[in-house]
Amino acid sequence: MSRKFWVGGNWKMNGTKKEIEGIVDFLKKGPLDPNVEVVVGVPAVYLDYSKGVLPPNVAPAAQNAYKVPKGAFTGETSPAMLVDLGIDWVILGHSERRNVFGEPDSLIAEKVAHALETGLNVVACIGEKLEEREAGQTEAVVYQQTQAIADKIKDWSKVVLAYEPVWAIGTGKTASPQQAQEVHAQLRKWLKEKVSEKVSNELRIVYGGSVTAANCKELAKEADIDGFLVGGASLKPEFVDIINAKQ
Ligand SMILES: O=C(CO)COP(=O)(O)O
Repeated sequence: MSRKFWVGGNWKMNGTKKEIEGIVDFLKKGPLDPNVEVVVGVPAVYLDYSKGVLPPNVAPAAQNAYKVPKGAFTGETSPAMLVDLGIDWVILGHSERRNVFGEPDSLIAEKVAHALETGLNVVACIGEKLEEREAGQTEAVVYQQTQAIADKIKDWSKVVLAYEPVWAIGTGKTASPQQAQEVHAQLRKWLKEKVSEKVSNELRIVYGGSVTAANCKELAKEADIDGFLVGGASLKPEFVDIINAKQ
């Protein structure tokens, strides 16, 4: 049971060609721990450009993709288009997609299933809001979000599950290592019961929410934290320290 440590940067709607050059510079300089799989979530318009300039040990990911290959869906990007560009990863179900753009569990699950069918690797994001945590509903919420995906897919080998408590995203309020570990461990138990022991053992569950160079090492020590999905800090040179959190 060895789960390769996985660190993703999610640039969100940030960056210019010039800023991407700066990010590429610090990623090239690294050095990046060769035992870590590194992915960066790039705005769709910069995917092709980024793929051309990123070092080979950093894979670009789309931040969203629709649930069908093509058609009359103005403004959308399909997994088939990503494959055409040579992109291997897509982030789906991010809390900003859920809460700013109103994507429900059912749509996210359809997107995950279609992206996997098209051959992409998927970062599937889940996480509770502050009021849900305060009401003691954290587990129920993340189980429901994961169940919607489990209902639609069989093969989890190309999925990374990102637990991102909404109250910790962009707030500077990180979940403590114990808080994150507790949810990850509960998710693993749930996967064992509802999906399979194999998936429970092999699925990488990564944590996201105000991860920084200062807090990543403590989080990375937890048994069920297999990496990170990093927002703000992935735009800065400290992202290299986060990639190297296990060193
Ligand atoms: O949403 C996130 C990553 O997807 C986390 O963002 P921050 O690291 O900026 O809190």
